[in-house]
Amino acid sequence: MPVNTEVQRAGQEQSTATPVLEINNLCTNFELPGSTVQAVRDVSFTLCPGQRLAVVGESGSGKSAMAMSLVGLIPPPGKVASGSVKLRGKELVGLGDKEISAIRGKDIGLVFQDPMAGLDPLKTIGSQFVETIRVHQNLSVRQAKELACELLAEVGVNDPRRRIEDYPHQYSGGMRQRVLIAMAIANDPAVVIADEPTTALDVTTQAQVLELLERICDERGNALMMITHNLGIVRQLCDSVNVMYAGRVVEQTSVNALFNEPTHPYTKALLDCMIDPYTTVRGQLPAIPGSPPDLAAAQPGCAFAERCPLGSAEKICHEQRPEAVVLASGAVSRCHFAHELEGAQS
Ligand SMILES: Nc1ncnc2c1ncn2[C@@H]1O[C@H](COP(=O)(O)OP(=O)(O)OP(=O)(O)O)[C@@H](O)[C@H]1O
Repeated sequence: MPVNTEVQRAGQEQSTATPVLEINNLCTNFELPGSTVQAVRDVSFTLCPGQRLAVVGESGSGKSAMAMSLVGLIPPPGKVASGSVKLRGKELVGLGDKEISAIRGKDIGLVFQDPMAGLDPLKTIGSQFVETIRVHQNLSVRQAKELACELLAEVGVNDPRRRIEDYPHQYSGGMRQRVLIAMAIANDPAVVIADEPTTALDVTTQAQVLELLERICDERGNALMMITHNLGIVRQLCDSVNVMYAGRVVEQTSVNALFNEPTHPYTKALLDCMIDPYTTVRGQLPAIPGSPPDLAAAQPGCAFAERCPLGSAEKICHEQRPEAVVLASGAVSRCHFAHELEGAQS
């Protein structure tokens, strides 16, 4: 069986369902003067209806670039260089702006970190919401407004008929994020992509917005791709995980296995950085020693080798790129020592 097919089938608990999204060998580059930043490198995975996939990794690991590549939102000088993204079998790579924007907002809903960035400050919430609905659904203004009010009520905006006439600045950050979630689900998308949706919010509001996303996904059965740095969110909300490092998915696994039996040293290092208030030395935040590699430089071996407690001294790690290894647990790891890591935990 080709490795990519194996990778798609393994590491994801809903492997029997037909995927709504299939990503194969996706590569995205930023062409800069004198160099090419390879931000997304040969990424393959599937997303099935109802699946809640977390995408985790340090800053700069390619999480957002990967997600934006799926929906044609990579900003220039970025470009999908190769690979395939299929939504219910339809190829999205190479579609024109008009075609991809018809899919964005309809089949794939988006929620970003900064709710203000997704809203026009000069238009009322109502006019933006009605526009979002009418681009994709054949409804009158009155019907679209009615639907917008229903959705605002669903996400917890009180008195939506009055609030819909307000401007974004008249909403709190948490409420704006609720509005964006309502807009993201307005056209009943098969997939919701949420990129750090709670980072800009205080802890209490974060919890409320996460509960909301969880409830919405439960009720509607859409697939969720949640990009986050926060492994607590992964544990609370998601069932499967892609761990990204230097543009590649280095481990694909279930959330359970992520915490109990990580099979890539980078995943282990990320877990070690989870803050434990009882053991963290005051004033010192745990971090993985060293820094990620230059994404414009050639990477002949494992990108994590320099920082890896296991592989830093191993010749093979510096010279040979690790292939995807499918482990007994179903996890997929791109580490030369994945079997040893797995064995060490059993
Ligand atoms: N507009 C750009 N121009 C040039 N390079 C870019 C641009 N945007 C992203 N990159 C490159 O792509 C890499 C991946 O960026 P990306 O935003 O996907 O990381 P991320 O994992 O989402 O990080 P964060 O968690 O901080 O959002 C970056 O390290 C950077 O080198």
